[in-house]
Amino acid sequence: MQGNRAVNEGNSAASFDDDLGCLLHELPLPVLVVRARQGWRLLYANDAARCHFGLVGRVVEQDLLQLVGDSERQALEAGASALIQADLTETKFAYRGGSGKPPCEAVLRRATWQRQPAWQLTLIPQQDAACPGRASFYEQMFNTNPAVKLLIDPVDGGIVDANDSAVAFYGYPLDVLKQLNITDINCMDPDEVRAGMAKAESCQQLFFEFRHRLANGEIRDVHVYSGPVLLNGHEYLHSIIVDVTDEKRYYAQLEAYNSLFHNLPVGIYRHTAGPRGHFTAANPAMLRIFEADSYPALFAARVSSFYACPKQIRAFMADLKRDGAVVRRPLRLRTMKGRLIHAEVTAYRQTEADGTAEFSGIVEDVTAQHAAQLNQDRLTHLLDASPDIVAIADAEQRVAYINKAGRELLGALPEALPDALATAHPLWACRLIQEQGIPYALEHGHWYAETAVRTCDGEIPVSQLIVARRDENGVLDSIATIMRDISQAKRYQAELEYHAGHDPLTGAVNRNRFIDLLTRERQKAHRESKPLSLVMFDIDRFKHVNDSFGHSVGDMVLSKLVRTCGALLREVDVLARWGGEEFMLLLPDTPLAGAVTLAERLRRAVEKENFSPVPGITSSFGVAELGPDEPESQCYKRLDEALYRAKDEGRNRVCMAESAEDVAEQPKAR
Ligand SMILES: Nc1nc2c(ncn2[C@@H]2O[C@H](COP(=O)(O)OP(=O)(O)OP(=O)(O)O)[C@@H](O)[C@H]2O)c(=O)[nH]1
Repeated sequence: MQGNRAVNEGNSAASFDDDLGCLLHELPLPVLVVRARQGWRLLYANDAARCHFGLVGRVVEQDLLQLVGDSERQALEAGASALIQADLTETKFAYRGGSGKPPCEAVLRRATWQRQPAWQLTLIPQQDAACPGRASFYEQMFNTNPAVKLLIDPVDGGIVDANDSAVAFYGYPLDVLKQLNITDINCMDPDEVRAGMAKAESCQQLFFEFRHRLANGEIRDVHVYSGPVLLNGHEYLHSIIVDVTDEKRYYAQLEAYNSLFHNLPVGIYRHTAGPRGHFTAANPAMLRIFEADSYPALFAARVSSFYACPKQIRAFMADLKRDGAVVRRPLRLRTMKGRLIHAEVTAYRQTEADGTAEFSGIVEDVTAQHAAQLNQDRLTHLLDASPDIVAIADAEQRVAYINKAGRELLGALPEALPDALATAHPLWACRLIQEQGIPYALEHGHWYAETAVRTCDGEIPVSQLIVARRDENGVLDSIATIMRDISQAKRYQAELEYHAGHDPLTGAVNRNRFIDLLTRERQKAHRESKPLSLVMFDIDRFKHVNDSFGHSVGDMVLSKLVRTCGALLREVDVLARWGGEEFMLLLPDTPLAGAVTLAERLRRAVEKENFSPVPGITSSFGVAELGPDEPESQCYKRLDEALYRAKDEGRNRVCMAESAEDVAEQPKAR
């Protein structure tokens, strides 16, 4: 290839084809290319021609006719006019060669040079055929050349000769190779091969890309430089074959890498070192990330101008001091439009042979991820500050997130939601969530109910919201839950309910609640055909207690009475303060006799109780069984009358009320 350069220097380097030059440069015959019909202005001269015509330096546009003697000029002009007038593609004429040069046969051919019509002039010394020196020179060059060379008969494509490099390359012995036709080793259609040979012979095309088959069957990509040579009076095609298989593979790979880098969404760069360091290579993603209008704009800017903080660049460069050390850092960068971005930069430093340092790396714009992460951090911060338990499970019901309150209350949960539910909730709540909550939320979006969670201190009631989220395709994406500890609210509610239904002094049920409970119990008794009895009682001469010991002692007596009586009652019995020092007992599933027995037991208990400082506290009782259809007001009246009787008969006693039937039968007072 160095030879090509020598040829190019004397011609138009930009327009001269390296491959053609390689071939023509080797020709021992002077070859010239001149502009057709334009006064023999030179376009090209090979080394042999330069030598023949004494050309030095740049030859393009020199007038050939000025360089030759009269007789040669006349010969050339005659040849040209023969070519033009007879409209030939080629003409041959005698050419003297000038002083000290052998007479030649000149071959003037129509040719194309850089897509323009041109004439190619080849001088063949006349004594060449008879000159064994020239032939042996050519042969020597053919055989000793390390390039793979074939000599081909342009008429039938037979391989006439091959040099040692060709024998080694194709893998056939020379004699076998010489038996072959060029179409035997060229993978292309034989007609196309022959058409190529014709073009090479007429110098229309001298460079070809072929695929050649070797003796071992392997197929190699080759570049073929082929052109006519005259040897011992015969014209042959002289072909130089260059194996470019590996090069092609390398370029294909390089192209693949290039397109990979070109299309990567991350920026890839190379930049020089130092305070004036600037980018020297970048892929399109770099332009996008740094909002640069063009490569020149990006390359013109100093690398340091892209760093938002000078301290960061110093620290980063210090980290990159060691050659080969790959450093990845999150950096705050500034685009060419002044926008601040978050980036992850991975870089390394390389020291060139001349000692200069360069940096290469990858820039990932993570601004969007950073913003998303920030949002997530803020959300996590908020959720962690919440006293509510917040947990999220993915579509596979694996717990993906649980906030601080949840972690503290429940400890580390197992990964799978069903297992986590079983751990977090008591069995009943777990069933409720699995059987109702999740299916309902999947169908309707969300489900809300009161459930409970298990803690080390036991079960706490929670209000629970379950939200099912679906993705854009309607497929379940996640299940989230928020649980709020409602134990406090529950306590308040219970307290409220208690106060609404109980007497604050004694803790006995109040009159309103009693009436409610009586209604409920009556229905139950009716349904189950069970008896229901009521007992009305009060403290004897309680006014005297108040008067003698004061109101607070009176209150104490009332409270103690409730405690004393309450202790003797069943769970289902209801003790109510009916008003003042009057009380009422509701005794489910109790006939009149049972109620009387209980009342008697209570009377004795009160009598025995120590109400210090008040001595001798007693109580009187009226007992009645509620008739199945008896109005409650009538039963109260019966009780009142029975109690009155007990008082009347001397107090500290139990009196049965008149039966409901008897009362019903009495004629109504007018
Ligand atoms: N200390 C106190 N006294 C109450 C309360 N409610 C009612 N009393 C008093 O209870 C007394 C009831 O008196 P009376 O109805 O005359 O009945 P008594 O003195 O018990 O006489 P008998 O029932 O006939 O034995 C009144 O003096 C009321 O002021 C209360 O909550 N606390």
